[in-house]
Amino acid sequence: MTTKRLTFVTGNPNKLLETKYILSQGIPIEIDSEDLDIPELQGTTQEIAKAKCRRAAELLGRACITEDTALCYKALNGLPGPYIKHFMKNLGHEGLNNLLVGFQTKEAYALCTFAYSAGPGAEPILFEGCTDGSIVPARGPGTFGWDAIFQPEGFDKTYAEMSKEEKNVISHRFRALDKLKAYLATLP
Ligand SMILES: O=c1nc[nH]c2c1ncn2[C@H]1C[C@H](O)[C@@H](COP(=O)(O)OP(=O)(O)OP(=O)(O)O)O1
Ligand SMILES: [Mg+2]
Repeated sequence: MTTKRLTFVTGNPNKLLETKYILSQGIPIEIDSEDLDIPELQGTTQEIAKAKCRRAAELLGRACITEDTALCYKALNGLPGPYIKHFMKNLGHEGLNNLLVGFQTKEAYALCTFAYSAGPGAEPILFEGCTDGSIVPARGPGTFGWDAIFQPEGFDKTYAEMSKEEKNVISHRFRALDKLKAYLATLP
């Protein structure tokens, strides 16, 4: 099998690292990246993901993938969801915990949506991965987003306390990439 090349349009170096690591475990593929400034619309995660990928392929002029991560609180009917970046920036880990004061359930799920477009004008295809867990007071390094406050179900560690080998076989991103990998393998 020849090595495929694909551009990941993202401004997030941690996403890129994890994606390269996870994909390197599976199929022969080389990922390069472009940090293009693409507006993210309001709407459902799926609408946001498709619009971002459509625009990325137009700007790039060739096939690409993009990714959107949502953190969805069950008590808040799925919010902050795709708007987690702004919540995180303005509230921090403590504020993200405080949003749940007064609610019984601290359950949440991390949702990763990869989008693939074959090129300008080609409708993006979505690949979703979800990991259930709960929101906890921060533990572990604050290196990557909300990793320190998300404890996946069945584990006593937060994402931030896990090694990359641990996180990258149970994460929302791993689960979405598993589906993307299977799709990429079918392309010529
Ligand atoms: O596994 C993760 N563990 C912890 N935090 C995470 C993870 N994955 C994304 N995140 C953070 C980054 C950003 O604050 C928000 C998603 O926003 P999102 O728009 O998808 O990412 P971004 O703007 O950083 O990069 P991009 O250029 O690909 O849109 O959640
Ligand atoms: Mg973004």
